[in-house]
Amino acid sequence: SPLAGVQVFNNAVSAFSKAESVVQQQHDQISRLAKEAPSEAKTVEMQKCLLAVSQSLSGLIDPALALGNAGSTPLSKDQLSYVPEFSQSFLSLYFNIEAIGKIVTGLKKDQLAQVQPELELILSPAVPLARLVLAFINVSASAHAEAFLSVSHPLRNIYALLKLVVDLDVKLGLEIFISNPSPVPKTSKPLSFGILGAADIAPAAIILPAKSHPDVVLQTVAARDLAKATTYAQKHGIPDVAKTYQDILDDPNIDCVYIPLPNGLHYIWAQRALKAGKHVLLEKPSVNNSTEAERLFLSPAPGLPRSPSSHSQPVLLEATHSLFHPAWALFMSHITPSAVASAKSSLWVPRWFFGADNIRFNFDLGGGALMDLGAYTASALTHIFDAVAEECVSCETSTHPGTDPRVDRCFHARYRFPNGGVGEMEGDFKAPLLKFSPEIYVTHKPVVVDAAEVDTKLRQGEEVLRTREIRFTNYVLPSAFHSITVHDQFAVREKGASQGTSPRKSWKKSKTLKAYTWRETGLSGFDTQPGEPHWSTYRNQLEQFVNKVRGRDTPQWIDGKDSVNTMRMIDMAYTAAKLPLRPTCEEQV
Ligand SMILES: NC(=O)C1=CN([C@@H]2O[C@H](COP(=O)(O)OP(=O)(O)OC[C@H]3O[C@@H](n4cnc5c(N)ncnc54)[C@H](OP(=O)(O)O)[C@@H]3O)[C@@H](O)[C@H]2O)C=CC1
Ligand SMILES: O=C1OC[C@@H](O)[C@H](O)[C@H]1O
Repeated sequence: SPLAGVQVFNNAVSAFSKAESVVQQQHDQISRLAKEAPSEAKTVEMQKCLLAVSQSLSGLIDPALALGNAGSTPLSKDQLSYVPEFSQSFLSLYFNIEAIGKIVTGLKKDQLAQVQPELELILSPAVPLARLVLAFINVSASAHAEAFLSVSHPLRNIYALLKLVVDLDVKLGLEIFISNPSPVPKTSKPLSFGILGAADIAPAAIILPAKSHPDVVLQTVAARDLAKATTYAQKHGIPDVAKTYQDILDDPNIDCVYIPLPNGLHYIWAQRALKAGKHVLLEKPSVNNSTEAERLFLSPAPGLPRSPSSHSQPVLLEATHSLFHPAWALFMSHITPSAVASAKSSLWVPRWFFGADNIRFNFDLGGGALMDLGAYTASALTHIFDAVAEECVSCETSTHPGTDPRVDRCFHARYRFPNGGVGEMEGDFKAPLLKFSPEIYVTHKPVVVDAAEVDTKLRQGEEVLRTREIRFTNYVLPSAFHSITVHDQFAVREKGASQGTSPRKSWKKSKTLKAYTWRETGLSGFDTQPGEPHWSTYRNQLEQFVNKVRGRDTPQWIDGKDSVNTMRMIDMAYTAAKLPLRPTCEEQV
């Protein structure tokens, strides 16, 4: 919790220093063992060493998570003086993990097989742990961030080793670690934003992105408790505090509001904000169900007053931030929606993230894994198929012990789409550590492609068919790291030949792509879009939101129909799972 304050830094320094010395000792022991002739005793010893390292890394999870959550906690002068020492133990730990990985993967195949599970336990948490530390350092000790960046070297190798051991393919960009862009000077009349609720997500989603947007000032926040809002405002450098959410809506100097309330309150507060003429950035999932979505997005209340800075009706956007990152556009440019045969989107949250008292387990507040994680997995499917599903064929869910039986902890849903393709999605609030990265996997039916594009000469009456598979790793937070792997299989055959006919010629082509900026996508129409490699999904989202409010082009946009489609997918899944839909708000604004 951010309220745990700076203590978290002290805990982390001591935990990393302890882990460093254990891992150093085990590394020495493992190097010695690797030189010995193979024997059962050697294997057992090696397993023990690897487990000791793994145990040490497990001990880092809590302190590192606390660091990651502490966000912008300022460090005292005294603490800052320990940062170089901290960077030493952090880096030494990672160089030793890398070295252990190299030694063990260098063993003969049969010996490696015997210690592989233990090795996975070391390599898999290494990257997420590093990310948490870097997130903290970037914000709270940014002057020292450079020193920590040398970790990118062992991390790249750790990824390569993971690929070798568990066939997990991730392409890493160094720039990913700079998540705290410098503040920029503001325009003469920037858009003034207010936040409804002192929510956990707001620093990442709006407070930090606003600092580097010249046309945005984060002016005010309200919480149900004034003291909480005041502390929050001080911590995040927000100039004003409003007594109530409604006070923000009544303030004529506020142009836009960000609504990070529990899902069950999204509909009513979005309606109130629109009525007050505010532009609305509304957290996902947009509302509680598709009835609310249709009312909110498809039948806007008539006669809404104009916002002072807008040229038309207020803007309303569901904050599906991941769809605003250049990587999403690059991924979609490799999809042919009409030819998608199957698509599966997954998203997991490690089990320690949310306790049973979290809003996500509260039915009345719109809780449930399908609501929360499903907002990403379902919207991804509707974009990939460019359609909403015709039917949810099946949906299995489970609940978390001691929580409301109407609230799903995890789900696995299958859909039929209008083109005959099959969509699948799964998510879990209580996933094991190793299931970390969100992923999308898409297969296509064969499509005819231009022979010149694939550098092939055709004979009379022939055509080239391409059958494509794509995997997008970390589609939810691609700014942290991502990879898009495209596998194409080509076949030259007689036009119209039946599927079983052998091709005259066939070949395969694979590529792994990434895009942290619009320029890197190489896509036309996006080249004038600003962006830095370290821009988060939220920063990219804010850019487009402001463009829309200002009446400028928005090359990347999610309209109300998309949000309605997502809620239709979620409703269908709940119905198939025989769980009730979250309640519809009947209050009139
Ligand atoms: N885009 C993204 O990446 C993410 C989006 N989200 C979305 O943001 C929203 C908030 O999530 P998160 O920040 O994790 O949640 P929090 O619990 O931290 O924030 C919810 C906010 O709602 C306010 N609130 C108002 N009424 C209630 C009530 N009856 N019970 C509880 N809280 C209430 C809280 O109050 P107060 O007024 O007291 O401050 C609190 O600040 C959700 O819709 C979630 O799906 C969440 C995480 C990531
Ligand atoms: O990005 C996210 O990941 C975890 C979720 O629970 C959260 O609400 C979501 O937006």
